Amino acid sequence: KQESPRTARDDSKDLAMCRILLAELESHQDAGPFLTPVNPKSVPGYRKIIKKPMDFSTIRDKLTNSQYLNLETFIIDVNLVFDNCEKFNEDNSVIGRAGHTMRRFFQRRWTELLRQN
Ligand SMILES: Cc1nnc(-c2cnn(C)c2N)n1CCCn1ccnc1
Repeated sequence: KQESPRTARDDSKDLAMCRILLAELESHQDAGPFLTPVNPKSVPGYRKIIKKPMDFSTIRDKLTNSQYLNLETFIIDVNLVFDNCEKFNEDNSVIGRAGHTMRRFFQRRWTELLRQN
């Protein structure tokens, strides 16, 4: 589309896109480690190392309670899940690899959906 850069993008489909993207993340085969909050009592060091915990069920609650202003704030929370995972886990570990796989999947899907929009 040849538009002048000053035109805002059409964000009317953003909420629907967030719902689609979150459903795909939640149902991904490698989603297990990210479905619920990490329990800091059962994971030594987690509370100290990870300043802003985030997981898919928390994102689901925020989406349900209209706490995401736009697609960008939603993408920031999803990437926080993967950034926390990378910080706390070795790349060469089951959870570390799951985080990389899920981040790549999310990156591809939101760019695909944005292009369709
Ligand atoms: C997410 C996430 N990042 N690190 C962990 C974790 C929990 N215990 N240990 C030793 C970690 N490195 N987690 C939560 C992973 C919990 N889980 C759920 C299904 N499979 C793993």
